[in-house]
Amino acid sequence: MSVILAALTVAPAAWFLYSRLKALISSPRLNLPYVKFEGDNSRSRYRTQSATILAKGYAQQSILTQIGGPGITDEVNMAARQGLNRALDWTSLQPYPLIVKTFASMSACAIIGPELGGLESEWQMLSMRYVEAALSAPSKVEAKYPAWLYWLSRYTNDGVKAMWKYQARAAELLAPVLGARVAATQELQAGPRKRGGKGPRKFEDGVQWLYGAHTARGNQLTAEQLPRDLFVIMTASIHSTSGAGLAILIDMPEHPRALSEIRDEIARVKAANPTWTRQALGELQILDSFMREGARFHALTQYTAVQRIPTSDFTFKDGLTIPAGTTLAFPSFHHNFDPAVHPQPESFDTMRHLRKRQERTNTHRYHFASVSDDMMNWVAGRHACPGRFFAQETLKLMFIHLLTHYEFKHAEDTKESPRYLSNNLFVIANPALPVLFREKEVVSK
Ligand code: HEM
Repeated sequence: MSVILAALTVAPAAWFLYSRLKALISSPRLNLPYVKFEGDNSRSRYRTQSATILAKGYAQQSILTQIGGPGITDEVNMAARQGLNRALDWTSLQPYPLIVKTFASMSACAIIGPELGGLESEWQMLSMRYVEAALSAPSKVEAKYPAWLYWLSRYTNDGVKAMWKYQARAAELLAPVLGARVAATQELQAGPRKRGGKGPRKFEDGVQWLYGAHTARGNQLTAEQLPRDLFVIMTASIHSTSGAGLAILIDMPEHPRALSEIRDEIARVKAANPTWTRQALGELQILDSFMREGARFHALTQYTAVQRIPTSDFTFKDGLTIPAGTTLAFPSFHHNFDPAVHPQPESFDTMRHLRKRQERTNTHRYHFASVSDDMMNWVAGRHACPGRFFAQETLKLMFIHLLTHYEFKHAEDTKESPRYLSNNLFVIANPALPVLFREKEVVSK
């Protein structure tokens, strides 16, 4: 009897233990590198110096740090130069299309590598058309079909059909790119192992990173899946970053003193750094502070930094219940203009964020790309924008080129034109506003 009793007690416990162990062994785990301090790696350092190790960890793990990585800076920089190069003498331009094209080309270089980059490349055309269709097709499908018939749109709706077509062609273009990453990884794994089982990777770009991320989860990244992943990144990044670029361009002529300080800073940092590495870009602190102040004033996400829908009823501690399915939006605006958070919030203070960095001795906060409690523009937590550092670096590279080679100003007759527009849930820089450009060499001729 006691044997049966013991078996009845032990069996469920053993089964429970076995199932937990099995789940632990078989569940896919991310293969993230262990980041530690150089030299003294004692506990006490983690108590006070974690920020530095977080920054270091980020630098090791993100695809978006590839700017400044070996071989990529030149190409990304080149893309900025090619995209923005024009011989101009106070010519009026609507700069938005140019910024979009330049950013798309820079991200193609950093994410796919230089193989498919280039301003007029087929990849460029496909990705931009895909994003266009992806942004316009869903509302048309929603208006025309009941939810249970959405699947039909793939065969009947022009926008959705185009998305599938671009995806299929992109898969053909990307197959050799992916093949090269797979072969290089296998070669690395077969070769003599260094640094605890890992040698230097041949490719440092987004495709390599996606390949690693899929493999770590036990999935095989196929040439069909790759464009889907890349197009999601492009859809999230192209217009958000280009819009931020246009906003900075529109703000700059309104602040000539800051503009001249930024130009001096670029020259100073350039003189000390032969290449625009990530670190060198980080030294452009006045430019950074200017960019962040613009984002405080009129971020894309000024009205709705965070949108969420609870999937089940949620009750706060004070009893407030948000029913499932309610759409919630947290506006940035009130936070960005709260005098308790930003003293004298109505003033466009170009040095505000640089001062904060200096005063509060935390150099990792208050950057353009920082997630911090004084701004919600990038959201926070696990869904905070993962591309914010990439946006920061690409925008800086663009403005280095623009400010080094061009002067720009607003035309007299556009003084009254709106600089910013409310567009549904977003605030956007006015894409129809022309800006006057003059090439600097033209001045000295
Ligand atoms: C100035 C430019 C940008 C702005 C203002 C911006 C803003 C945002 C915001 C506010 C979110 C959070 C949305 C939410 O959870 O409610 C987000 C998410 C995201 N962003 Fe960005 N973004 C920018 C550039 C980029 C770039 C360059 C990339 C990629 C290269 C990117 C990729 C993504 C992705 C993949 C997500 C979804 C993250 C998740 O849900 O976990 N973004 N972005």
